[in-house]
Amino acid sequence: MNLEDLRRDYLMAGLDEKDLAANPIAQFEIWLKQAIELQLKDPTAMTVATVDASGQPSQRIVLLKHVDAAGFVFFTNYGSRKARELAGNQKISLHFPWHDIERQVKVCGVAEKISAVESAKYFLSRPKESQLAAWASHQSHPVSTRQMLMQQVARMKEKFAHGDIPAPDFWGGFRVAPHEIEFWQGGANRLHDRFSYRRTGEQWAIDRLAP
Ligand SMILES: Cc1cc2nc3c(=O)[nH]c(=O)nc-3n(C[C@H](O)[C@H](O)[C@H](O)COP(=O)(O)O)c2cc1C
Ligand SMILES: Cc1ncc(COP(=O)(O)O)c(C=O)c1O
Repeated sequence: MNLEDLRRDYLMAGLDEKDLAANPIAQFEIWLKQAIELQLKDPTAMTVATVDASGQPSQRIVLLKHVDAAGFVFFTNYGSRKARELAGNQKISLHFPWHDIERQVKVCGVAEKISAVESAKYFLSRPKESQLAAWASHQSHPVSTRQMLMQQVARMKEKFAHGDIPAPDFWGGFRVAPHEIEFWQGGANRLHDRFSYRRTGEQWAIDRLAP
């Protein structure tokens, strides 16, 4: 398979420092809103990179569920590989790959569990079938067959047949407090525009980076 000629040029737009918000969260909200309004598929999907004790990185996609000055929030199983890696090393990187608008955003920061109350509030807003799936899935651990998984779902459905399904204590959110956020806009001939915000106390410093 020859992949060498698979490429395209990025011609949609440029990015200038004068167009950037002073605060990267405000800038992120502008770009995320545009990604949603332009009906990108999975606009909130982000790749999350964590590292294990040996320094081996691993990644997976999760959905961003909240963002504000305090950081970026996603939800997962606290026994999952990502959560176990974060327990040993809170350093994390997030990546939004908005191909259709020739943009990407990278976030580096530190992840912390949110409160059980906050997690329960989000859990209760989810569709019931997804709540049952969270109860049934020992995320990231081997499961012998799909049938075993479905049996576990059926057991949970029976157990929680009446009333609200409570949030499992092994499931909840992480908030990523960022210290670096980069905005990338594709440019012609690989001469892209990149701006990196770095936290300097209460303020943010902005550097244009070479593409
Ligand atoms: C579009 C998309 C969204 C996903 N959203 C989540 C999510 O919000 N939370 C989650 O735990 N897993 C989500 N997943 C599944 C994860 O990618 C991953 O398989 C799972 O969290 C286990 O990862 P780990 O074993 O590295 O911990 C999503 C997958 C895709 C493709
Ligand atoms: C395992 C898992 N957990 C959580 C989510 C996030 O879904 P929701 O928007 O229902 O919270 C997803 C989305 O794909 C997922 O696959």
